[in-house]
Amino acid sequence: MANDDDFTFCQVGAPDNQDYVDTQKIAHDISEIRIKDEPSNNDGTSQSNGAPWEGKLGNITTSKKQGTVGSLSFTVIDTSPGKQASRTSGQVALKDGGFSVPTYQKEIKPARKPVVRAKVPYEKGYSQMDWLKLTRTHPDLAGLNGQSNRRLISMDEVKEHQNAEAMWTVLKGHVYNITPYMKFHPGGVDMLMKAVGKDCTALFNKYHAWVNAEVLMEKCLVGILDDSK
Ligand code: HEM
Repeated sequence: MANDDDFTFCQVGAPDNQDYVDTQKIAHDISEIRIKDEPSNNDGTSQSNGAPWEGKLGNITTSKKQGTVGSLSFTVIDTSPGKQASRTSGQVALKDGGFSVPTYQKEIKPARKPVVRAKVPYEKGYSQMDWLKLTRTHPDLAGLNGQSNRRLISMDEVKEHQNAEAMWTVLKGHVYNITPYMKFHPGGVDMLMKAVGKDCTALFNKYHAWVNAEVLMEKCLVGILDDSK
């Protein structure tokens, strides 16, 4: 085979030379472990008076704190951007030889006032299932009388339809006749009456942005809002 030469062999195991150190033997010789952070200079010598990054780096202020736990010593370098003295002071603390991680005060935003849910019990024969049945069986829920429901409708025309036979509303650029839906509305007739003769998109979204009105009200569509006027 032409690729027989592609194999690479390597030696696995301890190298047989003077640099090899018996780790078992070393473990016995250790009496103390000391973690020390002593950053070294470029020339490899250790620096005793502060880390090279201590002080100011652009707009990042750094500070160094040291402590010990038992025989361990450690260094904490705080490089939080735009650090202010009041924010960090006293927050890195050593207690009983222990060490607490800096805790920053959380900004507590005021919670948004929840919208109170006000579903009303439906009358017999006016459940959402009953509405679905009606939309499938009624020949002209929108009251189109043969007109297209793609017609452009002005806001003035919407305002004219505020009577018992036809109550129109605008929702997301679509004009609906909501008269047949009144008693089926889970939020109640009174609530839906607020939508009559106007654009109810904001109110709709306030109470239930998740409701799929396009499907629910499909058969009540009378036209598209002409917002050019
Ligand atoms: C064509 C327009 C609308 C449709 C198709 C519609 C449809 C619905 C539906 C399906 C629910 C039940 C939601 C659920 O169970 O999660 C509902 C509930 C409700 N709707 Fe509407 N709605 C319309 C307009 C409005 C408007 C304009 C208002 C306010 C003025 C309103 C106020 C409510 C309220 C308060 C509830 C009860 C919310 C709740 O569950 O706590 N709705 N509506």
